[in-house]
Amino acid sequence: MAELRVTAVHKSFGPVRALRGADLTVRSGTLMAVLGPSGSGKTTLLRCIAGFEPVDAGEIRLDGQQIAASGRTVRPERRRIAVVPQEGALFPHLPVRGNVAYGLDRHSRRTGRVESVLALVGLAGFEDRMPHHLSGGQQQRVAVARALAPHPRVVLLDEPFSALDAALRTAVRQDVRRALRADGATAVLVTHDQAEALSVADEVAVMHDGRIVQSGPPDLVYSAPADPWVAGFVGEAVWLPAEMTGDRAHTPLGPVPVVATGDRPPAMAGQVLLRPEQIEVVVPVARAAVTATVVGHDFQGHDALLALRLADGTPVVARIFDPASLPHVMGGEVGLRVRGAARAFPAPPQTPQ
Ligand SMILES: Nc1ncnc2c1ncn2[C@@H]1O[C@H](COP(=O)(O)OP(=O)(O)OP(=O)(O)O)[C@@H](O)[C@H]1O
Repeated sequence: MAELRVTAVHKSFGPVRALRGADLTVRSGTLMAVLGPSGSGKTTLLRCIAGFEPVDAGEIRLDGQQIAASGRTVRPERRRIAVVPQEGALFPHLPVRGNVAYGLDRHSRRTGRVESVLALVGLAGFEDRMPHHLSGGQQQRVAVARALAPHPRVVLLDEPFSALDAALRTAVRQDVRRALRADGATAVLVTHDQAEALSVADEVAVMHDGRIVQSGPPDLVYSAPADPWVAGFVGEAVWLPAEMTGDRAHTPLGPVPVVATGDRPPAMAGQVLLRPEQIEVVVPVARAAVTATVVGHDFQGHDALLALRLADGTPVVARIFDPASLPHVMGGEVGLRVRGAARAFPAPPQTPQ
């Protein structure tokens, strides 16, 4: 398995600039999720790495060896990169064994590689099943086994779980992650689903308008987003206007400790970011310094988001983990307290009147 390095890659389709200087480093043996909204260039990046599209500028290297640059491209079949597409990847007329063994040399077939990769994805004993006798989740596991079988240098997965229903998706993606880890694979997973990216990947690269705007471990990207756009894309964001005194922000929720983001001095901040789970809802109201009115709620099963409005009109969202215990009736009053520290950002640009 190899280290993948994408440097300043540009790719246009006529007037559409799909990649505008994309940089990405995937360490050997790790799973990188490329997370971005529709049209941000994720699939184009994957296709350039696979060799299905030539790059206009920049370069791509695998373990130091250049595989793509302007005017130079190593053919896809010579890159030893495997691709797992969204769905429909299996040959319908071949049993599972034939699908997984496709492209393997005779030695690997004889030495049990098919059985071992099927075991890795939790499908030991499925060798003789036909694809149409498998569930959607099992078909995707076979597609991953087939990708791993010839020991590719990198595995690319393009929204591989998007066709699966919610309950199945969680189980399949955890199994696939385990299989990739157990096989020591270097892998890039493209997704627009932030929960998926944060839960499965070793590192997350956030893509916006053809560039990677931040990459790092999932917890860091969530807790220390590089800019307000990333903050809003990777999770629910609560923005509060703030005035700074040293490392404290004075906000409509009272004074809040602030941690600096990158090399930006907190004193420059005009707004701070909190996550909804940092807003503690306090009942009875008298025990909190700040009160708010409940104006809506979004029940999410294991927790709920409460939409709140402060007396001065500032909107706030709180995540509550025991929805049944709270009087989240519309129009009701609750108290609020802040847990932990906020992140400071410059004030948003004023829209002209
Ligand atoms: N072959 C092509 N010809 C013309 N334009 C293209 C082509 N492929 C991609 N594009 C354009 O490039 C931009 C990036 O597309 P891309 O599919 O890479 O984004 P994405 O992040 O994968 O989006 P999605 O999540 O919707 O698949 C879009 O504006 C898209 O319309």
